[in-house]
Amino acid sequence: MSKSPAHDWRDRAAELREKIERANHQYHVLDDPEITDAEYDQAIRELEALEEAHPELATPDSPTRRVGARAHGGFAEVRHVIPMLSLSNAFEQEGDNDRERFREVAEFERRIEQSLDRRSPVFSVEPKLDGLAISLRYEDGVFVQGATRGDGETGEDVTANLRTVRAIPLRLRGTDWPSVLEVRGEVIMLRKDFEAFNERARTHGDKPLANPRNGAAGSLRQLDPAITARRKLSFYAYAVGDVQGGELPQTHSRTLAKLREWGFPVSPEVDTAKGFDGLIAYYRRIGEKRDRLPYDIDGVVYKLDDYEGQRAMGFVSRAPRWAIAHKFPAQEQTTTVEAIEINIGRTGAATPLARLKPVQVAGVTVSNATLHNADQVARLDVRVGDTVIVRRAGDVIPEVVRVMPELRPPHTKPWHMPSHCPVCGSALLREEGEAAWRCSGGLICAAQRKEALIHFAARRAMDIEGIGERFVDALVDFGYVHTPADLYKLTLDDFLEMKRRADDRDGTTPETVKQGKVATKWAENLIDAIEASKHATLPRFLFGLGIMHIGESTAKTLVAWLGSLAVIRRMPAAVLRVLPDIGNEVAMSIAGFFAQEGNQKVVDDLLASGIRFSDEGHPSPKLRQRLNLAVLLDTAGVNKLGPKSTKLLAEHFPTIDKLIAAGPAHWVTAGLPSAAATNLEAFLSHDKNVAPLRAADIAMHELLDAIPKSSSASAAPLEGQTVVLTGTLSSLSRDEAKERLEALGAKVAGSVSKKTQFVVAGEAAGSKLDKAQELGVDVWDEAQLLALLAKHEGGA
Ligand SMILES: NC(=O)c1ccc[n+]([C@@H]2O[C@H](COP(=O)([O-])OP(=O)(O)OC[C@H]3O[C@@H](n4cnc5c(N)ncnc54)[C@H](O)[C@@H]3O)[C@@H](O)[C@H]2O)c1
Ligand SMILES: [Zn+2]
Repeated sequence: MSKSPAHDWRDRAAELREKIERANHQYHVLDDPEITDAEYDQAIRELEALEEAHPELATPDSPTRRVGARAHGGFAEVRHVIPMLSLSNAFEQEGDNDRERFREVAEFERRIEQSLDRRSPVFSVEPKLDGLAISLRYEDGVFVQGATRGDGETGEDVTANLRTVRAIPLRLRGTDWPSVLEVRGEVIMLRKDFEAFNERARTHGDKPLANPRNGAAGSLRQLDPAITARRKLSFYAYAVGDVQGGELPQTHSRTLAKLREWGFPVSPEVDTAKGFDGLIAYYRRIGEKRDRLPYDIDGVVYKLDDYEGQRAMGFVSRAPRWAIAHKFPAQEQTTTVEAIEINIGRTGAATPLARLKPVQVAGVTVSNATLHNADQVARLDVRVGDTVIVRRAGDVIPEVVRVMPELRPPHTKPWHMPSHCPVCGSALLREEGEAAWRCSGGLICAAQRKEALIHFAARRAMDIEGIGERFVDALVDFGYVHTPADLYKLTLDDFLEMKRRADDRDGTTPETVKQGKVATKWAENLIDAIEASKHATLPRFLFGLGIMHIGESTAKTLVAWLGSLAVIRRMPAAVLRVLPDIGNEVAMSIAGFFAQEGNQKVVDDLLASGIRFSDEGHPSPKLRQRLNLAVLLDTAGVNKLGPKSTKLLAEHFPTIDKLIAAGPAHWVTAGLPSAAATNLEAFLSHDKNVAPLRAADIAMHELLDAIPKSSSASAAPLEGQTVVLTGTLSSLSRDEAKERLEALGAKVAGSVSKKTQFVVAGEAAGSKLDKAQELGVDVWDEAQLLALLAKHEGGA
């Protein structure tokens, strides 16, 4: 209020100029804009309006009068023979009809009609590519120099970098080109190349590109052409500059056709249009296509087509009067972050998501944007309350591109990945070196239900044929199945009803059903397949549970060493990690899984449904050497208690209780350094430290007790025997026969030799049978094999 109005607008103009100058430098020189194009355009428009109202403000050096910015990126300078100008802009405004909504376009067209005294002139209409303007100079058909636009008068010599852009011809095709030809156009980065670049950057922890325009400009202005070559850039030509020693056609559109003949890519969207209505029709047509185009565009450009008319119209300070850029709604907008949540995908991947104050981006209301992963949130330092730039282009999910730190409110806190899944409450875990965090609640997490079922039924897991993606969708969507255990409760009627609803929903009800006939064979087959899966092997079952980090080979290791599900599910992580190839993380994942109440219930339900394993046995005697108090103390993380000390303690004190009962004086007598004894005593004085150690100790001793005392025949009745399978067996698959024989200790070989104990010959047995007879090896039929399996498996 103390300021006079005159002061107000002067201050405002100065403020705007400063803001625009800074934005120009960030954008044109550093290729790292801090504000959105929409905000920049808004500032320019406001300054233009002020300068129009107060002409004394409009100095020749005002940013409204100048093109781009003089860059100094360490390149040689190139003076443009003909200046490289900018374009005037037209934006959509409020209005009842097209002439009001697009009044800047209407004025543009009317001005040309009046100046040239011509009705409905013809325009070349083109997409406005969002990249970097460049000029390419050809002498005698050979590319000799390429430059950026710079401030319009002087650009940077980026010839070496441009040579690495495949779309730019190094030599012209045909013969009818002028001896000197300067072609202008836009270097761009296709969206797919931009996405691929960022995907890689995010997984490697590098800085991603803000948008394809910055990608193109930043890549082209690298001092090392090898870097430019690695970033995939594209190019489209849209104009000519200097021409000597030759003629061009009389219109712009025919010149573009010539450029195509000479080997330049010209956008396939380029067309011609007549009068205002033609321009607007093109604007709408490209607007509808915008999301599907392979590159970003920020509008369309209308250019009076004939060169004579162009010359007559001339130029204003920084742009031609015969052309205008008609801008689309911006692809980047500023808004604020109201919350940061995480979304759990079907496979359990946790993706941080910003809930935004709703904002229009490229014509669509955006209220969520992806933050990709925890590293990206940390890199951007996005916080609740922040003002951010969101970008939406094509059909990719809108993303947060950057934070505007100067607009950050006080008392914000950095964001951290929550420790538990918001859907099911299970722990979120992350593998070392991986960008993604995952929910560990595979079986009980509603977000992962479908994937869990598909995995459980998969060929390499429980092998339930016929449980495909479509059925799983319907089973889960209609609430028939929540966990794999529910599969075993389904009746024929459930399946028929489920299919009827799925067909209804998808509109795929077959004619026969409409006529009242119901096919049931498929459902009977499914029920049979589910029933058959009850005869399982333990590794397949463990793999099928979808425990994080448990692949087929880890599942086999668990069974080979621990023997039975009852043992495996009881073991704490400290014990599991003594098994080969099972590190801390995997051990925690397994123990964590079986400790979880929901998972316990699913496993109990599965067993209650009648699933049995043909290959359960005893814990391996080899565990004896590996299990002692030392391994438990090693994981406890007591300060100064190294492997030497823990080994020493384990030799003297077999259990935690004995260790505690002995006390520090005895530990030292046994040889423990007194500093370590002090630390251990302090550690063991906390109940929260002792309880898990004691539990692990008990589990470990139970496990040791369960190891058979003498490694008699029962452990592996077929140990040392080599068996060969040939032909088709009728009651079990060859894989199953192999697994069951191996579980009994046999080696199943692929070819017959003198060492082979016996060959099992099924239907249509081939050359292996001949070989067996030749060598005099025993030949068994399927019944004999089944009898053998029954005899030994029963005893295990
Ligand atoms: N975010 C920021 O901080 C910031 C700063 C400065 C400039 N900018 C952006 O740059 C714009 C101003 O830059 P400008 O002066 O280059 O204007 P402009 O980008 O709006 O228009 C001129 C440019 O359009 C390009 N173009 C694409 N297709 C074309 C075609 N078919 N025919 C002719 N030209 C075509 C050329 O590169 C040409 O130089 C602003 O509107 C803003 O969007 C943003
Ligand atoms: Zn979950």
